[in-house]
Amino acid sequence: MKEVQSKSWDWAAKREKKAFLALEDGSIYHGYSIGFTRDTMGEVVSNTGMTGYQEILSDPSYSGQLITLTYPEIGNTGVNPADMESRGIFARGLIVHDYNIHSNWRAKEPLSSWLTRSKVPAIGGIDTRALTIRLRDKGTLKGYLAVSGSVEEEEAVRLSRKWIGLDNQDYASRVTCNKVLQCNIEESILPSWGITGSLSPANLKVVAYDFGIKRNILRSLRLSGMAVTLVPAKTRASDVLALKPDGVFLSNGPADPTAVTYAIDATRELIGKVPLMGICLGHQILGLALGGRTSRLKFGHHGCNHPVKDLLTGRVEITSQNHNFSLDRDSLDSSRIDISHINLNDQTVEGISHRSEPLFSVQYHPEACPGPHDPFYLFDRFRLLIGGTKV
Ligand SMILES: NC(=O)CC[C@H](N)C(=O)O
Repeated sequence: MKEVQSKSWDWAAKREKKAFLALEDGSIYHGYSIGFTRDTMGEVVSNTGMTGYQEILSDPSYSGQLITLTYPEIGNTGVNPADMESRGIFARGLIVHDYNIHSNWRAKEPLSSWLTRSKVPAIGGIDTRALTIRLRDKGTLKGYLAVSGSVEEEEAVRLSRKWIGLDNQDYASRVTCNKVLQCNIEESILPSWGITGSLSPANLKVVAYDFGIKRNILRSLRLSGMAVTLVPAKTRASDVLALKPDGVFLSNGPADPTAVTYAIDATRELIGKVPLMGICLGHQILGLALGGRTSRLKFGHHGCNHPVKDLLTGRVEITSQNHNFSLDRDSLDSSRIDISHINLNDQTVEGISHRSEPLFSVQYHPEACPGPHDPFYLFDRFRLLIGGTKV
């Protein structure tokens, strides 16, 4: 039998590949480079999940961000094609405590070589818990990840302060697909996911707006009996309606929801004409189209254990989350819109539905990749809303 062991990144590399992270508040964290050798800047956010670094890095919603993981041992499961959430890495960079060589039967490549091949810088050897506490106390901060050895600390702090950041930025149009696509579930990867048996027939037609959609959302819609056509972020409402969908889905996506004005306008046009479901950025877009407002959370929600209450059923679910903006409760017209879900940590809005129109959305990720499967029922709720039957 092959020897199975997880090894820490070798000490010579740690000494030779010195790197640091500079934050806009002037703090510096020293470590070693474990990815591509090029400096980068981004908004530093902390994810508290214990698993899922590959899904996190390949989630397009993380565009423009440097992700730090509170779980301390990273790299142990390597990287594999089945766990990709999109076509590549979208995060700007990765910040970890201890980088490990993988030992896992599903691994096809080490995390470090994937990062390097994808031209994404990363740093190991960081006290990620201290960094997370700083972000919790000060709020999300911009950062400069210095791995090339060409920039002094003071200069890196200055550059991070100068970087434009993600407020008022439209990143959805940068990450969306460039043409209409029919989505076929990759049946070959289902066994790797523990899904066996044949798929239920897809007799309902959904058009999904791609603002940076995660593959497991596409898979979840299909597993719930919906055939999905993916359309680019700037597709006009009339072109969507011309496809005669049973329902329209608004996807997750990066950066500031107020900047995707074209999507808010299109959604406003679709309301009342076709049933709608939104997730994360899609939820924010729907809320904005209904006349609501969004604002920035202090440090966002990023992790797999956020408690949410479904106010319709009274049930509490543990959810996967990744967002920095949120719909303002007071901005929603309570004569038309119900708050369907709330976050039990900070009471923020986690879901909305409409009193008379067939639409609903959630701020969190029912497709949970990574994360718990408690909220998967929402895909069934969508199927029923667009005319499907119970399975
Ligand atoms: N995952 C998402 O769709 C994130 C939505 C939005 N970019 C936010 O940060 O709030």
